[in-house]
Amino acid sequence: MTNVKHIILISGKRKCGKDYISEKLQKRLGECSQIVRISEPIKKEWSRKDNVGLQELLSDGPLKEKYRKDMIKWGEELRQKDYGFFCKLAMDTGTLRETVIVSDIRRKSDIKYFKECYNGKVLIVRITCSEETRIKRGWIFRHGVDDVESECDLDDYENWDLTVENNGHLDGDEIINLIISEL
Ligand SMILES: Nc1ncnc2c1ncn2[C@@H]1O[C@H](COP(=O)(O)OP(=O)(O)OP(=O)(O)O)[C@@H](O)[C@H]1O
Repeated sequence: MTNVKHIILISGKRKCGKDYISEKLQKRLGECSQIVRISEPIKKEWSRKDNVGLQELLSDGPLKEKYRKDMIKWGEELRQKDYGFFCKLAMDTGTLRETVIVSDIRRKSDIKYFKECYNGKVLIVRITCSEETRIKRGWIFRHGVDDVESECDLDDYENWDLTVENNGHLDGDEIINLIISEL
């Protein structure tokens, strides 16, 4: 934990480009940075439980969508007992690098956890995007996914350090410049 200088929390609606921006940012920052996904321990556990390939769940493919609803429900049960449960597990990767990009912040409680643990080091970024663009990127509204806490809890959050639009107006590199200038 002591190595960490910055924790960049990335949030946004499905298919707004959280993964895309996080990966570009990590490449730009290089070896002193890493991506952490809160959903990864959930998917690891799920793949063990249900005998699904982990890569299928981690990638942007159809199986991720097939299992998303059930994974949300199951994760919710564990989270009710300990709001930081998955944040803690996700960060438990051995020695952490100087900059950690958490690419899938979905709840106020995720932000609370990181602010409590990494006071003063946290940059909270909201990626915005029109529905039209999200649809072009493959988003289809799903009950039980798009209208539940995991997708909507941060809709009314107001304390973003930075809000950037990923609609094609700015190219990915310009978005990365904006994020880096906030560090
Ligand atoms: N600025 C961009 N330029 C080109 N393609 C983009 C851009 N942003 C996102 N994409 C593409 O849109 C698709 C969805 O993006 P991505 O997977 O990063 O979204 P996400 O917010 O992580 O979605 P989810 O919440 O479903 O995990 C991907 O195929 C990605 O490559």
